[in-house]
Amino acid sequence: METAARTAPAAVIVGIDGPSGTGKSSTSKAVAAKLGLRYLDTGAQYRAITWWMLHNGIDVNDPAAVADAAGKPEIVSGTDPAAPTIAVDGTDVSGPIRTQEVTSAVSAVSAVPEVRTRLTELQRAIAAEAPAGIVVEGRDIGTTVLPDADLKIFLTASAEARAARRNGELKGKEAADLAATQAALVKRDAADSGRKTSPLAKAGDAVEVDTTELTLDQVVECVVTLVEEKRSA
Ligand SMILES: Nc1ncnc2c1ncn2[C@@H]1O[C@H](COP(=O)(O)OP(=O)(O)O)[C@@H](O)[C@H]1O
Ligand SMILES: Nc1ccn([C@@H]2O[C@H](COP(=O)(O)OP(=O)(O)O)[C@@H](O)[C@H]2O)c(=O)n1
Repeated sequence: METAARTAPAAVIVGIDGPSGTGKSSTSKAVAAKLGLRYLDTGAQYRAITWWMLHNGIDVNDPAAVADAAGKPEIVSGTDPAAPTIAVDGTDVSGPIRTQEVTSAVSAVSAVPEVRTRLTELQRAIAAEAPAGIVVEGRDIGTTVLPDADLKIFLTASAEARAARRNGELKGKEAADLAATQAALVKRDAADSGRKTSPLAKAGDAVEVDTTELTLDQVVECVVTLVEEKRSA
């Protein structure tokens, strides 16, 4: 007969939230890969629905129009941390969702309650299906999407460090002025933190990690250790 010691460990659910450029995507992917978990980028889903609205001529500043259309696009996320994917109505949108046009429109679309309800349901379904568990990153994972997650992390970093990281990514693609990047980040954070429906916020039981002075490897190590501590508790 199987003993309890031989059964597979229960699926582990990790939620990682925080403002833009704090390292959520890089950390979540690396932690998931190290621990054999799935990975879900909920920001990519909000970007995908925003891309669809823009592509279909919906006025993203008209919440009623966005709400009416919120149920129409089919969003599919691939959760392999080595090769995450995002598709809308069968089209791979991993490139188009990263444009400036989508980045500037996403906070308005993600503030619409009908959009959030739709994506929150999808995110919960994906998390429930992950065989060994999943790392889910976003803005409201610990507070709203997965309030019973085994581990909640809230990443922070100074606005200067976050802007410098974002500019590092853009190098060679778009000429970016550091002050302009920082201003755009701060503006998006304010919109995400100030909206009525599930704003960007730290859950009361989340562990806050300031990544300003840490390397990515140090942050990953810190989160992996916290997951292992939870698993062995
Ligand atoms: N601790 C860190 N130190 C330096 N650079 C980092 C760190 N964490 C992430 N980065 C880099 O900063 C950029 C933004 O990270 P990302 O994971 O996309 O953040 P987020 O998902 O929170 O927006 C990426 O280029 C990433 O490689
Ligand atoms: N769980 C989430 C994730 C993202 N979002 C929205 O989606 C936008 C893009 O998220 P992202 O994670 O791709 O942003 P970056 O931090 O990568 O710039 C955010 O600015 C939020 O407006 C959200 O409202 N809730």
